[in-house]
Amino acid sequence: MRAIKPIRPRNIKTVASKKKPASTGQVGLEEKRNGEDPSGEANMGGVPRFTRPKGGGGDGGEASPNLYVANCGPAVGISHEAVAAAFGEFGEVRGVFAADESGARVIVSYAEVGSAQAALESLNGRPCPSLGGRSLHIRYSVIRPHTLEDQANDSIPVSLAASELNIPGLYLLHDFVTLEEEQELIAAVDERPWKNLSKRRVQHYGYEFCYETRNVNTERHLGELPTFVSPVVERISAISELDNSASVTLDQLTVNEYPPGVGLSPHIDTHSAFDGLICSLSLAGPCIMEFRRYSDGSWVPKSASSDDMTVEKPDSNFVRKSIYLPPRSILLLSGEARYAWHHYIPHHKIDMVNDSVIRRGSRRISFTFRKVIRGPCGCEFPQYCDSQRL
Ligand SMILES: O=C(O)CCC(=O)C(=O)O
Ligand SMILES: [Fe+2]
Repeated sequence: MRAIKPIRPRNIKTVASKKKPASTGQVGLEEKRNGEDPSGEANMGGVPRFTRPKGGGGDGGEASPNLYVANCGPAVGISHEAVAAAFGEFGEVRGVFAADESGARVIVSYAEVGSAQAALESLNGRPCPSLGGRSLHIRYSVIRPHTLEDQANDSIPVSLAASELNIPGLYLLHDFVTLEEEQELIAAVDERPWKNLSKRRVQHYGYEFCYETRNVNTERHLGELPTFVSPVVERISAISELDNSASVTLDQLTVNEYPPGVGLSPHIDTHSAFDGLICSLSLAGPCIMEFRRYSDGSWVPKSASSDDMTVEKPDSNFVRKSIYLPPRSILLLSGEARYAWHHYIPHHKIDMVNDSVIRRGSRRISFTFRKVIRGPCGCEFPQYCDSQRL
C-alpha cells in the first residue's frame, strides 16, 4: 500500500457559485445569455446581474427576453407590480427587478423573447398610459459577467482535506500520481481522438457515456480500459480507506478536458448506471469542487438534451461544501458522497484561495473511473436514486 501524504489544512476561501440552484440550466446565465433564471440571478448578493447594454444604438442590440426599462420604478411612484401588469399585456412576465439602486430603472424579464420584442416596439419612447403617462426608455438587457465582488459575496470556505468536509465516503488523496506519470497520462490522451462537447472535450473508454440519457449502453462494450491507465487502476484497488469497495473492477473511464474557467454543472452520477465507487483523478490544472446536499433532493431526469449534466431541482435548499482539487490528486466518492451529494465544478476563471486570487490558467484534465452496473441500484438513498424513485 502506498503511503498517503498527510494534508496540510489551510483556510481557503473560494469565490464559488451561485447560492440559489439554477433552473435546469445550471449552465445558467453565463451560458444561456438570454437568462432563464432571472429571479435568482438578477439580484445576486444585492448586485443586479441584468444590466444596461453598453454603448449607444437603437434598441440595445441582440434580442433577449429581458428588457432594461428606464424612467420607471418605485422611486418615481411605479411599483414593480404595476410594471408587471403593464408589460404583462405583451406576454408572460417572469419577474420585475431593480436594475440598479436608483429605483427608477427596472429589468422586466419575459418568458419569451417575442414578448420582449413586442413590448419594446410598443412602449419604447412613448408615454405609457397604464404607467401614469411616463415615457419609458427601453432596451434589451444584457447579463453582466460575474465580477470578483459577486463571487466574494457568494463565497464559501474551501477545504484542502476531505476530512474537513465531513461527508461520509469522500476521500481526497494528494499526489496520487507523480509528475512524470501525469505527463504520460496527458500525452496518451492527447494522442487519441477527443469528442467535442459544447464547452469541453471528452474521451470514453470501456463504455461510452451518453449525455442525453446520463447512462451507458451496457450492450456496447468498447473493450478493456487502455493499458496506460493500468498502474492507476491498480493503485486505486490498493487504497485501504475504501475497504471492499476498491475491489470492484473499474471498467468505464471518462476523460474530461476543461478549458480554463469551464466547470461542470451540479449532478449526481446516475445511480443505475454506475456502482458505488467513483474515482476522479485531476491532472494538468486545479479546480474547486463543490458538494451540495439537497434537502428535497429527488433525482430529476434531464429533459433537454445537453452535455452539461445538469440534474437539479430549482428552488430547493441545499448545504454547500467546497474542496480544492490540485493536479495529481484523486477524489474518491463512495457511500453517501457518491449517492446523496451533488458534485459541481463552478464555471470560474478565478478562485480565491486564502484571500489571494488564483487563476485557472491552464486546462484541467480529469480521469473519472467507474464501474458499470446492469441491474437496478440498491443504495440506501432512495430520494436521490433513479432506480428507487418514490
Ligand atoms: O472532472 C471531474 O473531476 C468530475 C467529472 C464528473 O463528475 C463526471 O464525469 O461525472
Ligand atoms: Fe460526476
